[in-house]
Amino acid sequence: MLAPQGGGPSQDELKRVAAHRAVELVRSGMVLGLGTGSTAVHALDRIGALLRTGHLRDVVGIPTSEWAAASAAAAGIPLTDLNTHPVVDLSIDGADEVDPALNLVKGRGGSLLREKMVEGASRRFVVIVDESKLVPRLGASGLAVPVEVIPFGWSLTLRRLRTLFDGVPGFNIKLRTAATNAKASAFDESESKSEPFVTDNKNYIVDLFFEDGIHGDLNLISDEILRITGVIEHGMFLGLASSVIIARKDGVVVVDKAAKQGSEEEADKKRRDGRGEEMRKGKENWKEKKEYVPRKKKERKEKGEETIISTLL
Ligand SMILES: O=C(CO)[C@H](O)[C@H](O)COP(=O)(O)O
Repeated sequence: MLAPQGGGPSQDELKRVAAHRAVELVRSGMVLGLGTGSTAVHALDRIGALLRTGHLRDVVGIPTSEWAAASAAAAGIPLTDLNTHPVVDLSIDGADEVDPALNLVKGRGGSLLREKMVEGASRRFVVIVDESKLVPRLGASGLAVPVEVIPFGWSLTLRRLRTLFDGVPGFNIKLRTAATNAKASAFDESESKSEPFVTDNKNYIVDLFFEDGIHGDLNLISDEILRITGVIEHGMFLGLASSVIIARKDGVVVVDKAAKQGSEEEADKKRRDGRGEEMRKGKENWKEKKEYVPRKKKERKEKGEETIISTLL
């Protein structure tokens, strides 16, 4: 836990505030997606406490990792799985990065595959973060963008991933090791001789690092990564978050994808209306030109130029 800075709330307190706000959305009878990490644990504890006091009833949770399963069980949340409940009412989870379009990087804790499966099956996916997770573009924190790969031939898969980002300035790539701090920086080679980090699915993680974040079409980049044989999943969560709850030192901000899309559609409409107005003006200009052309043509004909043009044609 971080010590409070300048008398304000600590980072862990901010995580707790975001988590508790998200848990206000939980209703009795819901199937929940249970997140992984130091922010999500506050949500698990809170749900457990509300179940114990009887404020919530008949809630079941699908853990996004072995860690989440153990933490949820310790908190007293009954567990289920995606096979029994393929539709999840609400998932609550942390993130490593959030961009302005609410795309995420997840998986620095190594649970990206199960997280993406559970959160992708959710009617609503609420992300809980403190303000340190906000980035102008994915990868811009300079920390890992994880890719889960099968252990068989992992170094070939790593080479193919490296080739994909060949020429990107400040790009680096590393196999995550058991000794690697999950939030590792790109250039720490000290633990390069230790054993690979193994996920809950018995796979490895290759971490991608971008000095200035990922530029370009994220969906296209996602497709290119997933097309490499040996890659199972990556930690970019594109368009999956329904809302992001951001705990800041000066208060909580909730950003809703629907509201954001609404305002973007509004802005788009304004742009289209603007273009419509331009087109209308353009048509008027064009009409003016049309009227203008015959006059010119008439003048040219009178001057004898028209014949020359026709001959040239
Ligand atoms: O994706 C994750 C684990 O795979 C976590 O949600 C992410 O790493 C955020 O963790 P924390 O809340 O501890 O910062």
